[in-house]
Amino acid sequence: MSKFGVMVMGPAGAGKSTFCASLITHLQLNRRSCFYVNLDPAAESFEHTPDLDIRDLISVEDVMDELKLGPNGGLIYCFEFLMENLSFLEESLNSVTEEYLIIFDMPGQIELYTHYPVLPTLVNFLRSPGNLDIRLCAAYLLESTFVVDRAKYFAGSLSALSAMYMLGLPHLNILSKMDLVKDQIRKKDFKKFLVPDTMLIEEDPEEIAARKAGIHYQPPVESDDPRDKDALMSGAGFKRLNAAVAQLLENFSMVHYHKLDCTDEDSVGGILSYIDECIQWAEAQEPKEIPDEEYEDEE
Ligand SMILES: Nc1nc2c(ncn2[C@@H]2O[C@H](COP(=O)(O)OP(=O)(O)OP(=O)(O)O)[C@@H](O)[C@H]2O)c(=O)[nH]1
Ligand SMILES: [Mg+2]
Repeated sequence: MSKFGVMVMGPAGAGKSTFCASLITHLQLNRRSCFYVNLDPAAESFEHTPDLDIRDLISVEDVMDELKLGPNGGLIYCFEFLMENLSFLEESLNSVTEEYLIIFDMPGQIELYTHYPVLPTLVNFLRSPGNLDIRLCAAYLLESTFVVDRAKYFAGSLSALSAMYMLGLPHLNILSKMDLVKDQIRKKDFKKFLVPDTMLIEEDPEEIAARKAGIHYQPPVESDDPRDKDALMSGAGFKRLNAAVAQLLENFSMVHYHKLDCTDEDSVGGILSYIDECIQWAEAQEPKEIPDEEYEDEE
């Protein structure tokens, strides 16, 4: 019996837990079953109570108190502890059947997705036919407001690429919180952000804004002098670095984004259809009989 799941990942505050909550509401409205797993040991509250919660095994707060670790060290300790106690996941997930979508709500510490080896081990355990045998995909969220600052947008895209390579899962990249930008950027203009492209780095958003407002634009003086603090974030060296990152992303051409607005049910449903396609959920479902009472109601 196969199991199906999505791991919701991305940097801190990207909207992961909000997306999990909207996805659960959408699944419930469409009479689909889901199993919500919180894997963030520092999480505080949830719209939907998790069916399985890492905090019942270990919480960052306890680790910080007892081992005198900071929040990031505490999180890493919690994940290492989880790896030593995988039976905690196995016991609950073993009985989940194929009609369920298992939703893993992940923490926002970026090191988990870039270089720390604990997630690949967890993913292997969840997918391995000898263990839980979950058909898993990744939903990597990045805030759509990042597109306004090209350096942030490309750095975020690089972290998405890194997660793709590190985990080797079918991967969906998602620009979240679209409601925050839809009044500022027209739909037509937003299209270019769905695939990172070197042309975007050539554009200076401040210059475009000034041009639109009919104001004369004076570009910042470029300098490579390491003693000049401003030069680090706006100088020629920084521009060259961003151009190189943009070129790298374009060369790999593996990152492209889907848009998500959690305030719009159709948008959440759209992302769910991509998830279903990635893990081929529909193919594994048995045709369902309509229970008698429901059939009578419709008449
Ligand atoms: N406007 C808007 N705000 C959102 C959306 N999704 C999340 N937020 C807000 O963004 C903030 C962070 O959302 P969370 O869902 O907690 O983000 P997260 O990625 O789970 O955060 P961590 O678990 O701390 O990494 C909250 O204040 C949310 O209300 C969205 O689609 N639109
Ligand atoms: Mg969260």
